[in-house]
Amino acid sequence: ATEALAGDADGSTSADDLAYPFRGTHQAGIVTPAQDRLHFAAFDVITDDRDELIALLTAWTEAAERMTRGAGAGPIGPTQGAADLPPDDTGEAIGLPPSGLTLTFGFGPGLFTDARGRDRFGIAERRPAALEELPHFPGDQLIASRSGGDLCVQACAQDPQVAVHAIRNLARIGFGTVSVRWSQLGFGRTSTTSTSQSTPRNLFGFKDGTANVKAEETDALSEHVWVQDGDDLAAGWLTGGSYLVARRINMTIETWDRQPLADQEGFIGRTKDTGAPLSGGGEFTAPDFEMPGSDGTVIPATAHVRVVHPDNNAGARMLRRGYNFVDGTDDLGGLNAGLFFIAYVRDPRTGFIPVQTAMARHDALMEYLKVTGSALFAVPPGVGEGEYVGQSLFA
Ligand SMILES: C=CC1=C(C)c2cc3[nH]c(cc4nc(cc5[nH]c(cc1n2)c(C)c5CCC(=O)O)C(CCC(=O)O)=C4C)c(C)c3C=C
Ligand SMILES: [Fe+2]
Repeated sequence: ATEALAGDADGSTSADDLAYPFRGTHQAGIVTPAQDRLHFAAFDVITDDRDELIALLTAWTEAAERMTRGAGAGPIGPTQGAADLPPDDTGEAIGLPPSGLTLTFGFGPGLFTDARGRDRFGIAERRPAALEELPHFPGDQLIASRSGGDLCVQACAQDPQVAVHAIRNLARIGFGTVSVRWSQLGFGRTSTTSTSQSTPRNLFGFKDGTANVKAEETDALSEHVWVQDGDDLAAGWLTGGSYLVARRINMTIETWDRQPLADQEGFIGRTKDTGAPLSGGGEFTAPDFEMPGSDGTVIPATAHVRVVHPDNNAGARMLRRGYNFVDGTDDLGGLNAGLFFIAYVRDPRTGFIPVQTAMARHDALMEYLKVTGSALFAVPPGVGEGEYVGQSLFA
C-alpha cells in the first residue's frame, strides 16, 4: 500500500514541504501564517441521523490528518486499491508536498435547528447564542446559493491543487451525508496573521493586513479571537474555538481603477505606496484621526480605516484571513472579482456585527463594493489525540 503522497521526485525540500499538525489546542488555519491559496466549502447536511453525522466527522478527521501531513485521503491510496472499487484518494496530489495545508472545520446555525426549528441531531440546546444567521446589512445583495451552510471547511495551502484536492476528497467522503452548498477559490492572501509575514495587497492595490491581530499577540487573541470559558454556559463545548465570518465581497474594479490616486487613498485612509496612514509615519504608525487637513481631517471621516478602527467600535478587533478572488468576467466584460473576507472573532455580536454595520453606513469604500455571499460558523476548538473534530459538541 502506498500511504504517502508527499515527496519530491528529486528529493529537494522547499517551503511547500511544510506540514502543520492537524491536532492541537486550537484548530490550525486560524493563527497559522496565512497561506497563499484557499478553497472554502460550505455543506448542507442531508441526513437527520446523528450517528451518520458523527461518522462523517470521524472520517473527515482521519482524512484531514492524513492530507495535512501530505498523505492520501485514505489508507490505501489512489492507485493501489482493488480495480473494481473507486480509489480512496482521487490522485491529483500524487507527488505533491504537504504545501502547508490546513483544514479548519465550522458548524453553521442550521446544524442545530433546521428552517422549521426542528432539533435535527439532539444538539439544539447547545447552540451558542451568538450563532445566528448574520443580519441583513445595508448594501448586502446576497445570493442565497453563495450564503449559509450547515458545515464549512476552510482549506488553505501554498499550492491550489493541494487545497482543491482536500476539499474534493472531503466532499467525496461525505457523499450521501452532505452536499456542497457553495465553494470559493481564493488566491493572494489579503492578510498577515504573523509578524514574520510581509503585508500583501488586495485587488484595490492597497496593503491589507497591517493592523490585523497577529499570532504573536497572545493577549489580543484571548480577548478578541478565542472563545473563553464561561462566555456561553450552554455552549461550553466551544471554549478554545472561535467564530468564522465569511463575506464574499465583489469589488467594482473597473470603476475603482478610474478614481484618482488621492481619492483612492482617501477612501482607505492610507497611502497606496507604503500603506502608512495619511496622517504620516510608516506602515505600522498609529493613525492620527484628529490631525487637521485642508478640508476637515487628513484622514477623512469616511475613510475605511477610521470607520472600522477599534477606537470607533468599542475596542472591537478581529483576525482577518481573507483572499482575493477572480471568478472570470461578467456579461459586460467586467471582472467578477473581489475579496473573500474571512474573519475569526470571539463573539460576532460584539466583534463583527457593529463594525460591519458602521462600514455599511459610513464607509467610502461601500460605493465600490457589493456583498454577494455571507455565512457564520462556530469553529470548535482543536482536536485532541483520539478525538474527532467537534467531539465536545456531541459528548
Ligand atoms: C467588517 C469588517 C471589514 C470588512 C468587511 C472589510 C472589508 C474590506 N477591507 C478592505 C481593505 C482594507 N481594510 C483595512 C483594514 C481593516 N479592515 C477591517 C475590517 C473590515 N474590512 C479592519 C478591522 C481593519 C483594521 C483597522 C485598524 O485597526 O486600523 C486596510 C488597511 C490595512 C490593514 O490594517 O489591514 C485595507 C487596505 C477591502 C478592500 C475590503 C472589502 C473588499
Ligand atoms: Fe478592511
